[in-house]
Amino acid sequence: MLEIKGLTRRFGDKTAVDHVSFPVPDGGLTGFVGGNGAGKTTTMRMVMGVLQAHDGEVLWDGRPITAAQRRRIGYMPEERGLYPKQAIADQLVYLATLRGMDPGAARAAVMEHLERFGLAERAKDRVEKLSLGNQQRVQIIAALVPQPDALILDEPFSGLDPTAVESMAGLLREHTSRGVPVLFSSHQLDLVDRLCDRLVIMAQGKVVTQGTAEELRAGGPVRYELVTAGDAGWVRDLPGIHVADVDGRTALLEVVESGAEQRVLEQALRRGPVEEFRRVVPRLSEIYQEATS
Ligand SMILES: Nc1ncnc2c1ncn2[C@@H]1O[C@H](COP(=O)(O)OP(=O)(O)OP(=O)(O)O)[C@@H](O)[C@H]1O
Repeated sequence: MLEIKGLTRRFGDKTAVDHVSFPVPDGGLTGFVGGNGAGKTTTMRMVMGVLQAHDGEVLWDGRPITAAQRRRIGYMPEERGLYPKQAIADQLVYLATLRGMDPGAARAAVMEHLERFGLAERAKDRVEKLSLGNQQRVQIIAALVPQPDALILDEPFSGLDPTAVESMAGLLREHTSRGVPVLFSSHQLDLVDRLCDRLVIMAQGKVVTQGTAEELRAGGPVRYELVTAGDAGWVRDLPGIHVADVDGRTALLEVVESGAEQRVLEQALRRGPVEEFRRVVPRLSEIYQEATS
């Protein structure tokens, strides 16, 4: 397991990453989210050792990570680093051999990945001839081909079309199912919500919340939606709840006092037919807004 413990980095008198700690469990997808400048890239760079930490450490199976272990991590940096003039397949094979792969095995794996991303026919094209989205696919393939022990991916989904997003998600799942820990940053909250086993939310250099999506949701407000046959404005007078919104026959309620939702339902039934009464699960975007505000 990969574990980040107390990582800290300053730039001048600004602390960009401030004692950041979180695990990246084996076989799980960990989503790393936070606004622009929150400190995600700086954290990932420290994990990879391309930027020195001023405090804290990166652990691999409970011990400080070694250079050899870091070389076994597939890293997709924020600054994409492909050679524009070289043919796509040759470049991917070359990069894989630098990571210790046998050239024959590397070429077979490269062709398989290009096929899956719909790029097999472009194998001999120079990288610069590809659209930005396709260059992004090639960059991702470069990180995945050597069957790394872990994956650290800085915004791997940005710029990908929906089909490529699904191919990419499927590929990452293949890596987690062989036990690999995967950390990726993203601004696409719905995607993170759908894909991730765990989430780490950062704001202004600090981790503001982390856990599984269920854990984060359980920590959010308990909300119910009530739809009645008549106007639902009467809910405003009930104790033990906060009325988040009333729109004609529909009311959105936040339970302040445990059990108050049962009284709401009783009252509603006394007043007439209840068309709907359901627990509203907060969306990740709401949890994110709350954690970072
Ligand atoms: N080399 C650097 N020199 C000075 N400041 C830096 C450097 N790298 C990052 N920073 C600052 O550190 C803070 C965190 O930046 P970082 O790139 O880690 O954020 P991020 O969460 O990845 O943002 P984004 O989502 O926009 O990529 C920002 O205020 C940024 O300006």
